[in-house]
Amino acid sequence: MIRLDVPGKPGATYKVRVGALDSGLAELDLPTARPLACISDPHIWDLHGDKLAAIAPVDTHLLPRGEAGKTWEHLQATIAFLAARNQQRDEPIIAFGGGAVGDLTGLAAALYRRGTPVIQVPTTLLAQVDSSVGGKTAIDAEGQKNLVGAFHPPAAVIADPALLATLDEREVTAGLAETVKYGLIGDRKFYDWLVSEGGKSLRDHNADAAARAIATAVEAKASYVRGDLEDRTGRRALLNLGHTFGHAIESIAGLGTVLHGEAVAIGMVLAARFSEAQGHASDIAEKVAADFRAIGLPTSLDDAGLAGRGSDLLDPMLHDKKNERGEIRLILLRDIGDAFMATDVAEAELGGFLRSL
Ligand SMILES: NC(=O)c1ccc[n+]([C@@H]2O[C@H](COP(=O)([O-])OP(=O)(O)OC[C@H]3O[C@@H](n4cnc5c(N)ncnc54)[C@H](O)[C@@H]3O)[C@@H](O)[C@H]2O)c1
Ligand SMILES: O=C(O)C(=O)C[C@@H](O)[C@H](O)[C@H](O)COP(=O)(O)O
Ligand SMILES: [Zn+2]
Repeated sequence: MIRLDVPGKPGATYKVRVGALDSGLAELDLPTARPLACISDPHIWDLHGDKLAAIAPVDTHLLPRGEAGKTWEHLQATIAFLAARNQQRDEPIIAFGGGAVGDLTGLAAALYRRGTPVIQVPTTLLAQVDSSVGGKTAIDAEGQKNLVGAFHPPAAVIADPALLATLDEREVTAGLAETVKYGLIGDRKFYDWLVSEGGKSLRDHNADAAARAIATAVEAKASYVRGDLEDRTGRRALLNLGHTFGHAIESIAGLGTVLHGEAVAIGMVLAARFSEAQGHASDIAEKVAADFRAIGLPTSLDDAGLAGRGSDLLDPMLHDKKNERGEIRLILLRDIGDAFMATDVAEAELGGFLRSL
C-alpha cells in the first residue's frame, strides 16, 4: 500500500491510498449503521460493483457512462437520490468510477446540505492519476466544459490499480495523456520513463507500473495544489497544460465525442508548437509529438477527426477559465519539464496559429 497525505481544506489533509480496495477502505473510519450512498455508472458497476459491495454495503445510484453524466439533469437526479434516502450531512458518499462519476459526485457532495464528505474510489487510470485528487468538481453546461463546479476536496481517495485491468485501450490512452502531463509540466525523469518503457507497461496493464505512475502523479499534483487549492495564484494552473486547446477540442467535436485525455494529448502537442511559435522554446514540439505517437497518444486535430478545424478552436479558447480581465492566458513550455503561464497572449497571434493547423 502506498500512503500519501494530500492538502485539502485549509490546515487539513486527506488520505490517498494506492493499493488493494479492501485494505484501503479498511484504513477509513466508515459508518456502519446503514449502507453508504454510492454513485457509479452501469459499466463499472457490472464489472466491479460486487468487489465494493463485498467490502462495504452500498446503496447505489447509476449515472450514464462518460461525459453524458456531467449534466444539470444528472446532478439533480443524484441530489434527489440523496434526499430520498435522507442522507445525513456527515455520511460519506462514495464516487465509484472514472473522472466523470467523480466530478459529478464531488459537485453533488459539495452542494448537498452545503457540503457532505465524498470518498473518491477512482476506477480509470485518468481518475487514479489526476481527477480523484485535488477537489475540483464540475458539470458541463451551455456547451462548455466544467462551466459549473466547486472546490470540494475528498474525504479520502482509494485507488486500486487492479481495477484498471478491465479498461479498454482507448481509456488507457486517455489516462496516459494526463499521466505524461505531469512529466511535461515539471518532471523530465518521469516524462522520459513514460515515453520509453512506462507508457508501454501501462498499456500492458502492468500493475507495478500503474502504482508507480499513480504515486508519482499524485505526489506531483499535491505539490501544485498545496497553497493554491482554488486555482488562484497561477501555481495550480500549470496542471492545465494542454487543457485550453483540449477543452476547445472537446467542445467543437461535441462534448463526449473526443475523450478528455485524448483532447489533452493533442492540446499538449499544440501547446508545445505554440510555445515554439511564440519564441519560448525550441526543438521540443516535434520530439513531444514523436514521443506521444510512440506510446499511442493522438497528436493532431486530424487524429481527432477535426482536420482543418483549427480556427474553430479560438472562440471556446476565449471562454477558458484562466482568462482574466480580457487577457488570454495559456500554459506553455520552455522545455520538456518546464511549464509556465503565459499571460497577455495576443489574440491575433493565437488566431493565426490556429488557422495554420
Ligand atoms: N476534477 C479533476 O481534477 C479532473 C481531472 C481530469 C479529468 N477530469 C474529468 O474526468 C473526466 C474523464 O474521466 P475518465 O477518463 O476517467 O472518463 P470517464 O469517467 O468518462 O470513464 C470512462 C469510461 O470508462 C469506463 N470505466 C470506468 N472504469 C472502468 C474500469 N475499471 N474498467 C472498464 N471500464 C471502466 C466507464 O464506464 C466510462 O465509460 C472528464 O469529464 C474530465 O473533464 C477531471
Ligand atoms: O486539478 C486541476 O487543477 C486540473 O487542472 C486538472 C485537469 O486535468 C482537469 O481536467 C480539470 O478538471 C480542468 O479544470 P478546469 O479548471 O480547466 O475546468
Ligand atoms: Zn484534465
